[in-house]
Amino acid sequence: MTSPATPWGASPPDTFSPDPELQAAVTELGAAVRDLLETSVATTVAPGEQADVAAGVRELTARLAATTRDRHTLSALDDLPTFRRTYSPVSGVGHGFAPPVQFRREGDTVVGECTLGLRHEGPPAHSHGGMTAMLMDQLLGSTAFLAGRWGMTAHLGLEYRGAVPLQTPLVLVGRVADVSGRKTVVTGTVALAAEPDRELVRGEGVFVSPRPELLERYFGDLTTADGGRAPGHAQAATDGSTL
Ligand SMILES: CCCCCCCCCCCCCC(=O)SCCNC(=O)CCNC(=O)[C@H](O)C(C)(C)COP(=O)(O)OP(=O)(O)OC[C@H]1O[C@@H](n2cnc3c(N)ncnc32)[C@H](O)[C@@H]1OP(=O)(O)O
Repeated sequence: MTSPATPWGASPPDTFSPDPELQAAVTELGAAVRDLLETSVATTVAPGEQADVAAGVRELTARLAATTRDRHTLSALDDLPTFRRTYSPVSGVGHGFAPPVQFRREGDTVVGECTLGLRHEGPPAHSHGGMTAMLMDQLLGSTAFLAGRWGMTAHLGLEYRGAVPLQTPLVLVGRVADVSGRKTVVTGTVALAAEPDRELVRGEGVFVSPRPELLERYFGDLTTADGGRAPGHAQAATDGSTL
């Protein structure tokens, strides 16, 4: 596999060094919110207790709302060239909904492990099909990225061959099937970690590195956390054609 390349340039992950105190605090808050979300859909405590907790949560939310970023501002922990995304709803350690899944290269595949919770429930005791699609999208996109390709999801197809149980370790495996021009075709599977050869979900995605004018339209307004101009504007976007 070649080095990851994005429209924002290619840089090895270790050149980005976020504030460790902020990283630790965001990771801890993400974990705490994850526990809260999971427990909030599992709890059977009395209505009065739930109402009290809701009031307490609203107070905490007001404290966090004292300063916030808007959608055009990157988190101080995020880096576009290396695709560090702290608040991804699939892989972000700062996101309470995320399992979160961490992906790694293994030979010519990309592998991730996770366990879904009650907050991801669709049919009772099993994953929501949309949640599984989200896992698959991130798996396939990460597989393209870690193979040195970058693209937005142009097509995502899934076959649900078996229901995905909650609270059970899962293994996700992706591999690049084809590359041509700005297009990367990736396939992937979700299975039980205990039965990795029995596919529960099979997916295929087409990831396309957008043409420069689309990149400018989507990401041209981005700024970094300190108000600087984020990479990703028209002149950098032309790098996309080299993918
Ligand atoms: C360390 C960990 C790493 C983590 C990494 C994190 C990874 C992140 C993971 C995140 C995961 C989540 C990711 C997300 O959630 S991305 C969010 C969801 N996706 C979108 O919002 C994308 C919306 N669509 C678009 O913006 C445009 O349509 C795009 C940009 C996709 C293409 O518009 P553009 O104008 O630029 O393209 P083109 O028309 O010149 O076509 C170019 C080529 O592409 C081929 N084509 C186009 N469409 C399709 C299609 N549907 N099937 C098959 N092929 C298609 C086309 O035939 C042509 O091929 P060829 O004729 O040249 O052969």
